[in-house]
Amino acid sequence: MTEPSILINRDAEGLAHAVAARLITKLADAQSNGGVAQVVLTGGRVAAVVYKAVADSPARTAIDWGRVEFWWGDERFLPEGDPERNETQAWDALLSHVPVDKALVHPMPADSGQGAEAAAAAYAETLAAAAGPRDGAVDSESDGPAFGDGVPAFDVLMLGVGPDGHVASLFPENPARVVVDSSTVAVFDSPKPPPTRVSLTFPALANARETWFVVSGEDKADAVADALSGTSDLPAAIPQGIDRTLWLIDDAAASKLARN
Ligand SMILES: O=C1O[C@H](COP(=O)(O)O)[C@@H](O)[C@H](O)[C@H]1O
Repeated sequence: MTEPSILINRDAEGLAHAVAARLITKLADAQSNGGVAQVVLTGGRVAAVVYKAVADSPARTAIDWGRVEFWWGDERFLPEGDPERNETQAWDALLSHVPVDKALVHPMPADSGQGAEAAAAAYAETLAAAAGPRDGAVDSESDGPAFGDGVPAFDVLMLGVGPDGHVASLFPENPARVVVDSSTVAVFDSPKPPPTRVSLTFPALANARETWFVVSGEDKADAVADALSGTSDLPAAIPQGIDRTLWLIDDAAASKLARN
């Protein structure tokens, strides 16, 4: 696990373009051995701008989009096509603009009446089926509780952060945040609408080579400062990349960080 590095951009637009450029480079690098790049998408306002910036970038052609496998860190449990779903946002801003292999795009299940617990269990099965024999670093001795055959080794995990310090759909006071015996969890009574969600758990979020927190706006400044204080118990203080942990933030989100 890695200490966080903080990179600050002047504004949200600059941040989104910088993250887009970094993501394109990272995915191309991850494919350079001929393999499939594994990326975990997030939702939220700045994420949508990042995805659009990737889709609009001439450098997007550096990526073989048919060799990128897409996962989600969390999902708002709503019917298919609902504009509030993180999946819908990603399709609209990015996935429908690049030649992805749809078999490698794994949205969390939509609400079709099965219930969020069944949806979470189905996603855990999808993750486990895709995990190779050496994937699932969370099963190793040093990385925390095991939950079976694990999850793929993600090359990049992107996370937004809420003003309350939530990441994915793991909220500060919600019981879902303490689940460690599964890769996924159903979330009820989320303080942010919609109340029902599906999320990766912290052990699953620990299985990324690089973890990028992408955060914009003054309303996040307190959460950013707290999460990076070294003594925080906010959800945003927990995930760390195996090789690298980056906080990619704008001036407004950085405004309460100690200047040293
Ligand atoms: O509901 C969610 O919120 C967070 C943060 O979103 P933002 O609009 O405040 O940036 C996001 O990271 C998460 O994926 C999403 O489901």
